[in-house]
Amino acid sequence: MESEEAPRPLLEVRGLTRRYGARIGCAEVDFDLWPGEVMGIVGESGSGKSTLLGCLAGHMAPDEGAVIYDTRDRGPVDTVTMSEPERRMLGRTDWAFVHQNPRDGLRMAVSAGGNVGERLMAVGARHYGQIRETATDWLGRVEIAGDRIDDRPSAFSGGMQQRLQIARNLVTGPRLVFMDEPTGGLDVSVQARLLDLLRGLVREMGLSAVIVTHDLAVVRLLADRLMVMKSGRVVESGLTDQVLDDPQHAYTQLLVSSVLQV
Ligand SMILES: Nc1ncnc2c1ncn2[C@@H]1O[C@H](COP(=O)(O)OP(=O)(O)OP(=O)(O)O)[C@@H](O)[C@H]1O
Repeated sequence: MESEEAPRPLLEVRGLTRRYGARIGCAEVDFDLWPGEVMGIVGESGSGKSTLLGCLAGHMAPDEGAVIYDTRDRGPVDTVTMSEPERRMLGRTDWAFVHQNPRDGLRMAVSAGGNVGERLMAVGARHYGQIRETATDWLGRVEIAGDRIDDRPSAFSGGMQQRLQIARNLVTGPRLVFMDEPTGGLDVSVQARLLDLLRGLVREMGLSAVIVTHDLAVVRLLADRLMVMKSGRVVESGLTDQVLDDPQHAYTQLLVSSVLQV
């Protein structure tokens, strides 16, 4: 008898649609995300990337569709219809969300160590010494010197703030990370370093991720698969290298030839 369960996607997205009045935010989006896989979502401004990410992460209710997540304890559950407390709990434990602007993902009046430690406490850690030790370890993993642990994020550069936001998000060992333009607004050299760091962490931790970006260099480096959005719909999807090297849809061809890149 076969005792092992068949592998199944971590996330199954079906017919996801969100309108703003008569305007389409995103429409009929379908995809599976497998454990350890990174999905990139690209498209020009207004193509529906943020709307889709918001619906996936439970920040926004879709009008139609399902976002089925393979929970640790109950197996696949539609997060669209789950209760708000349940969704919040997922957001604190199994899921993480990295905002484009670190200010949206950090508590600016709390020390760097506090920003990381607070997340551990939210999932039940109580031992002060251990929390500080783990926080120090995580600051090191995102290349922030241990002697900055008591500094507030407002004293950090943009790149450091973003790395701190990543540490705060990953310290609890999530399985799925949503990222909204994680390198947006940073200098090119800072972006490269951050991308390297993210790639290392994603691989090391075997993370699954959904990354929204308009920067094709970001998906080239981080994403296994790619979805290209236009006017709220997915117009092309596939393995990242395949889509970027041999785009089939005219819109993707424009994107790749950088005509549409912002
Ligand atoms: N709060 C809102 N009210 C009305 N329409 C909205 C709202 N938010 C987004 N839209 C519309 O939904 C569509 C998709 O927008 P969305 O912000 O998801 O795109 P995007 O690809 O993330 O763009 P950007 O890269 O500029 O953030 C656009 O037509 C936009 O005008």
